[in-house]
Amino acid sequence: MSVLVVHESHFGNSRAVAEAVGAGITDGVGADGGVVVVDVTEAPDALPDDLDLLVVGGPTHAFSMSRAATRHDALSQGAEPGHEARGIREWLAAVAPSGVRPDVATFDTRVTKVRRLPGSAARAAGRSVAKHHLGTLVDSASFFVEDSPGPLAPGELDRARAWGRRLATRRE
Ligand SMILES: Cc1cc2nc3c(=O)[nH]c(=O)nc-3n(C[C@H](O)[C@H](O)[C@H](O)COP(=O)(O)O)c2cc1C
Repeated sequence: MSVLVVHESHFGNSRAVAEAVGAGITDGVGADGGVVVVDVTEAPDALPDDLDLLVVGGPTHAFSMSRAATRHDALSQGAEPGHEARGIREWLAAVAPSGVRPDVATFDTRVTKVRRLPGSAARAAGRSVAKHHLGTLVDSASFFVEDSPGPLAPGELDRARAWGRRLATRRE
């Protein structure tokens, strides 16, 4: 099973979730299932033709996926430099689809305190997947941070790993 996990992260939380999801997928498919986890700034310009599952995730910024302006806001709030150029919004809009339509799952991180607010980068990413014909959306999930820079709320990495395992085994 060929799997690509693409993450955007400014404070490291979505990256940690992506790595846990990747580990969960490996739990599900076994160590020989090619699971690649990559930062969106280094993600491929075209989806591989043998791709079975694409997972895309990043932080919720201003109720949706990040934009250049919100990424600069993150930087001014102490985020790691080097992640301003491209977010998952821009990557999803630009990446070339593959010949086969992979399953696609999207995730986001967002703040526990405002979890009742409607905005979710995962849902926005799901809409972008459909708009750009990148594959079949099979699931979206949110994982929670305690505050903007983190940390992740207790248990979220375990939940992310379990979600990855479910994604890998859902077609069995
Ligand atoms: C500019 C900016 C806007 C944000 N807007 C929201 C928001 O609308 N809803 C929310 O729950 N969290 C919001 N957050 C908090 C982010 O979701 C949080 O920083 C992110 O989940 C951390 O993940 P990361 O370490 O992968 O960047 C915002 C953060 C920044 C920097």
